[in-house]
Amino acid sequence: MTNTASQPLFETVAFIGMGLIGSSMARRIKRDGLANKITCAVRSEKTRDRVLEIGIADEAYCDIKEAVGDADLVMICAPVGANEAIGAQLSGALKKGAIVSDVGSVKQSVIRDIAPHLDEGVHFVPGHPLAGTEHSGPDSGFPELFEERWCILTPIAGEPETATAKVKALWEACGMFVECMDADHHDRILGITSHLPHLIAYTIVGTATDLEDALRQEVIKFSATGFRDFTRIAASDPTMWRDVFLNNREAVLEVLGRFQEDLMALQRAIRWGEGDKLFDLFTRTREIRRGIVDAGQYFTNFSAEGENRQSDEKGKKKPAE
Ligand SMILES: NC(=O)C1=CN([C@@H]2O[C@H](COP(=O)(O)OP(=O)(O)OC[C@H]3O[C@@H](n4cnc5c(N)ncnc54)[C@H](O)[C@@H]3O)[C@@H](O)[C@H]2O)C=CC1
Ligand SMILES: O=C(O)C(=O)Cc1ccc(O)cc1
Repeated sequence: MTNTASQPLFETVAFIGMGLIGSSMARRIKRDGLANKITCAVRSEKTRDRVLEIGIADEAYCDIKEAVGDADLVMICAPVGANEAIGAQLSGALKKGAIVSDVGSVKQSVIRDIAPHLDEGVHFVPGHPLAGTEHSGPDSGFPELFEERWCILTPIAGEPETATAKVKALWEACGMFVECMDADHHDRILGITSHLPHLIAYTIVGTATDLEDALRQEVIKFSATGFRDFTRIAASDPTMWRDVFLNNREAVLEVLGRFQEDLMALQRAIRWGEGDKLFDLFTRTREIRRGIVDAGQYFTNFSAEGENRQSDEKGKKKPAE
């Protein structure tokens, strides 16, 4: 999918944070001419130099205020734990009519931490592209990352619809399907579909690596795809995921409680040899997987084994509603 707009969607886009997500967006914007100019705020000099060397930003600053002063759109692409400090820097720094958006994996805390700092006449449209990998940093990004995946926007009451429409148009030009919902609903859904699976992966890999040395070596040597898939997810950025769990505490604890109950029931079924219970559950879950795969292209960017790969351009239909 490429931008069909005859002109750029924004004059200047400023990124705060140029890691996997920020640099993927910047690459896409550059590739398809979605903005005339890209600026960014990046803390380390090495990364600023790198971003300019790759050519994904026209200007790179250490100071957030300098990076965003001329921007029509500011995209916050840092770990969600940094938002309070970033929000304070945005205060008084933006021009009237500018739009602020973000890509954070949690939405209620972003609204809590950013919105109070924004001046009158600056519009905030929180967002979350449901696309990523276990890699981080500016060299890990690629322009096709968002292709045929969902992006969720959580518009704030009272903000103009035109601001939401502009952010939506940008994500669509990046190849995404966009849907709007309330931030608390987003956080509950993602608590189940993304945050809990990551927590489970971190736990399983942690448990395996706590084994005594000889056993651990064997686990690594003979790891079949099940364990390998978990190690990919458990290689995800520690700062990002620490911040996700601390900022979506309630939804994660709620679903974790239910998960623990279900796990106990399975433990009991195994102990008491209740094969029917195991078989029934495994049959139901197999149906769910088949339903997801049949329903659409949610997995387009991923092989069945969960390894990330580029879109193969097959099957362009929209994922299941
Ligand atoms: N990694 C993934 O698969 C996905 C991540 N997200 C969200 O995107 C955001 C960024 O994640 P990634 O790009 O993966 O991370 P990353 O680690 O690749 O990049 C984060 C960037 O933010 C910068 N940063 C950190 N603290 C900062 C601060 N206090 N002020 C300014 N910049 C700061 C870092 O230097 C780095 O450039 C996170 O909020 C995450 O929840 C959303 C979808 C997928
Ligand atoms: O790499 C994976 O499997 C992911 O699940 C990527 C991902 C991580 C965090 C998000 O908020 C959205 C997507």
